[in-house]
Amino acid sequence: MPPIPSPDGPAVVLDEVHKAYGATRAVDGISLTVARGEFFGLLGPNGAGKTTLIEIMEGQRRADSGTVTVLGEHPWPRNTALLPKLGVQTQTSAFFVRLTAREHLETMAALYGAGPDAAERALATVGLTDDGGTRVDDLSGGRRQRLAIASALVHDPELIFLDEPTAALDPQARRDLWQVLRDLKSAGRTIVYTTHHLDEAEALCDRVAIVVKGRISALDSPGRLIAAGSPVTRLVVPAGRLTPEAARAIPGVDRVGEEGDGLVLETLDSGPVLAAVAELAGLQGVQTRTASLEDVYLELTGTGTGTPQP
Ligand SMILES: Nc1ncnc2c1ncn2[C@@H]1O[C@H](COP(=O)(O)OP(=O)(O)OP(=O)(O)O)[C@@H](O)[C@H]1O
Repeated sequence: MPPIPSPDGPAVVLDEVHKAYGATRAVDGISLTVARGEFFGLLGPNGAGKTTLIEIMEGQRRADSGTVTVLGEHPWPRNTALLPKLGVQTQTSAFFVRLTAREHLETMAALYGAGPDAAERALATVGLTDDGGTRVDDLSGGRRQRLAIASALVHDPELIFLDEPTAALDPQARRDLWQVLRDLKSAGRTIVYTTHHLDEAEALCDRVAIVVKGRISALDSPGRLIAAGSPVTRLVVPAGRLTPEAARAIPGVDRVGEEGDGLVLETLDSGPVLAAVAELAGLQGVQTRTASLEDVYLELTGTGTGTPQP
């Protein structure tokens, strides 16, 4: 048995973790460390193994092999000493729907043995104080999602696992939730987070691991991943202004693709290409995009962007 790190060591240490379901290698040799206070993102396509990995960290699933250390302890076999230190986002289907939001949280707090003001504090943290008296059934999707996060926080855990908390939220609700998550980080919580929204990961996460087929393809801060990725600039020219042939003929254009109705010109030398586009098609409505985490992600997961043609 490897030595257990001290309680003020990293929040999570995974070493060569494997988990298969029959012939499916859901987690295929993952090693990573999450520091205390870190906002750590797990990204990857559907079926990449993110939920399985989170469940292993939470102690809900047993790894086939490898070592899992969470807050200095082994989460499996089910470690009851660890549970109060972990915040696990409740699925909205697990709510006490006939209760009000406040009563739901008071019930959760009582189950955890949290203090009398825990429910009110959790409501305030996620900006739900004014909805405390609303029945869970009557809350909007965005507010239910906040309640799910409040349920994960009510007992003041050290480490919070959030699995796609902003899925199914409208853009405004998503942005509002970002602020809640930023505040949690500022308060020193460690957050392990999965999302399919790359902009979200770029905006929130200190580091992200991009998981593909149960393995880590890349692990670093979004900024460093972007800097190390493609230095390509994309110019998006509205439809009907430039033919693909004319675009390909511009010196410095490496690839031309289509996106919606427009043309996407990829270049390593955007200045002269922009000047040529200005001359041929005018610049009105032309957009310039430098690399984002999404580009790095698409590159690593092999899903490609637009339909570039050489
Ligand atoms: N209980 C299970 N029994 C059998 N196969 C499973 C089980 N849970 C997950 N899998 C399979 O393991 C692989 C990884 O699934 P997992 O849910 O961990 O991926 P994910 O990255 O969280 O995907 P998503 O983004 O869709 O939630 C998939 O091929 C999935 O079908």
